[in-house]
Amino acid sequence: MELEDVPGVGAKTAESLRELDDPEGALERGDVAAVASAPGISEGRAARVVRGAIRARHDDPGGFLATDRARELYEDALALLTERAVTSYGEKRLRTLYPSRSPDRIAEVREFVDRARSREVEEGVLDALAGVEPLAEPEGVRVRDRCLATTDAETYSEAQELIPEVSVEIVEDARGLAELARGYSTVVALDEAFAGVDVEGDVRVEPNALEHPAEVVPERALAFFAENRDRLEAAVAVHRRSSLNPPLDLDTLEGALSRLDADGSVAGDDELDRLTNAVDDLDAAVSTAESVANDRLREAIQERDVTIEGADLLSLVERGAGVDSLLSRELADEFDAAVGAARDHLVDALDLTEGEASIARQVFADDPTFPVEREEDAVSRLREELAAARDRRAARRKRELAADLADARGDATALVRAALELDVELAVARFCDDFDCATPERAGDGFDIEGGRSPLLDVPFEDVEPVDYGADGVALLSGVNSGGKTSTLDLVATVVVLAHMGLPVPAESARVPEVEELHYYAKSQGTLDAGAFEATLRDFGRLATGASEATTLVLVDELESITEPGASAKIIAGILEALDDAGASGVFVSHLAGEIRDACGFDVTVDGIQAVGLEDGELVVNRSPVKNHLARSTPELIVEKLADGDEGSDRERAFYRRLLEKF
Ligand SMILES: Nc1ncnc2c1ncn2[C@@H]1O[C@H](COP(=O)(O)OP(=O)(O)OP(=O)(O)O)[C@@H](O)[C@H]1O
Repeated sequence: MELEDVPGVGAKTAESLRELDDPEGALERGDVAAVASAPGISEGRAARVVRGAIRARHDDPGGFLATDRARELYEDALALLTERAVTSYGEKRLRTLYPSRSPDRIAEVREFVDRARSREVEEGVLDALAGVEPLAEPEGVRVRDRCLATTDAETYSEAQELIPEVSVEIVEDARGLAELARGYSTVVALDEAFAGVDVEGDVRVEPNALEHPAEVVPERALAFFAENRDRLEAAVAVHRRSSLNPPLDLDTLEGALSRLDADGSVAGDDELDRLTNAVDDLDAAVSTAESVANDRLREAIQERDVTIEGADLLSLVERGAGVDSLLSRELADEFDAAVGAARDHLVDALDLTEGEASIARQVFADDPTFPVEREEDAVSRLREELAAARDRRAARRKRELAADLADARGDATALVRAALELDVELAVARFCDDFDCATPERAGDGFDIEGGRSPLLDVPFEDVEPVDYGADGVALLSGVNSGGKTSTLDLVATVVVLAHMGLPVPAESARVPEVEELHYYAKSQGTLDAGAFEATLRDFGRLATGASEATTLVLVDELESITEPGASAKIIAGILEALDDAGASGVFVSHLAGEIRDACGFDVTVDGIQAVGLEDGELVVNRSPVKNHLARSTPELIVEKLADGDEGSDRERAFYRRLLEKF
């Protein structure tokens, strides 16, 4: 599929999407997070683009949510799903669920839901999910001790593109290589022609290097895994606590990750640690060794009485000999012992091997001096030797670890994706459990809901009273104030929207019609001005005359409030007649149900939410509408209560009875 073929993707968006590694794959997977990482594409837009791609795949023209209130309700239902996701990826991915006209799409989501609800997870999986995020590409990996060299301009650009982590240099000849080798620890020559050249330094002729970038820059794989270590460890934990089948061996991945430091260097290698510490501690250890020797020597000198014959002293002074000669003559053994102790200290403190120890011993010379001092040349030699061994070992371990990890990159990505998908599945599964959802049947013209409980009510879900309601064709819904008429419309709309999203619905059972458009009109806030009234009428004009030719479900809340009560009843009756003619289904909530029925040219069904009585001044309501029953209004109930009650005088009660007769 061409990107431009996706509904809502113009040339500019397509250009942004092409900046992604695999835009088609991201759309195919519904990976909103990846799409949103394209330049200039917000998360909301990414979700729309992905939904567009799904629609294109299922040949779904869209437009199910035909009114503002229908869209609002979808957003509210979606929020109940997204708030159950742990990861921000899961949240975004859930936004790709939308009410669709396409049976294929609905079947696809239903399959997903079945899978989601059958997942077995252990405790702690949600905690583990909290650490999972899509893998990130490490930025700015630069390797400065290596360079690539070529004589060829084309190879030069290719190398720059394939291995941006190292410098690429143009050279004329072997002399150029030799010059580079003085500035870099390793030079990788890319031209065959250099084979066999003899230049000093670490110059490797590797004409195939560009085919194996990971070998030239093991840092690339290491930086990727180091950057993503926490996410990968979290994804491993998610797999361990769920029935997900991991794409790689979890122990092996964890083992490799434990050998990696946060900065991409190799951790947990004793020999490398020994060499690193030896280089770092060298100066301090030499100083301590000097002190060890000098303390011993000082002590020995203090304890000794040196007797020297006059002739000897004279000869020493005449030769200009210093106290050193005296030391070697009189305290040779003590000096040897002191230097020996210094050498032993150095070897022990730095934990040196036999070979290293032989250089370390040269740090303290055999010739007696006081105070004993280090031989700087020997210290430098030891430092160079240790540092070179450290670097060799680090490079080798890096290459080995990178080789292990580079091949695991694809599987590691799949591991994280699977964990993120599990988050999406678990959010849906928990939504279904939290709201006791059942899979709806999609059949017939009307709808029928048993034990439906709206999760969008302003009361805690456990306090929501179950509602049974069904309607075929168009029906009027009457009822007392605050009886639950609007809530019933919300319930019907929620069930219909969720069912068309492919999701289970919050009811014991439900049958919904296969509709192409949901037109839900919320109660308007007060009487509309002439212009707004006209616009609303036009809406209904289009709807009632079937301009869209789609199968529709129409839910309307107190349309009478758009204009004066007298005119309203007539207008609503006319609209109902036209919808009935067009074979549409719908429910109109109204306080004027009786008047509308009287004005209607056909036998419109009137259902009613009944008050079963008044308790402490509060209405007690049966939330399930009674079929074919015009509910009595709240004022009527109150007048009846006053007429039947024993408060007030007989004349007052007679007055209430008179009022009651008016109903
Ligand atoms: N099924 C239910 N279970 C529990 N409480 C409910 C239920 N339905 C409605 N309610 C409560 O009743 C309140 C009023 O409901 P709603 O607004 O739907 O009534 P209404 O009949 O449309 O009122 P009005 O005639 O004033 O427009 C809700 O805010 C909710 O608190």
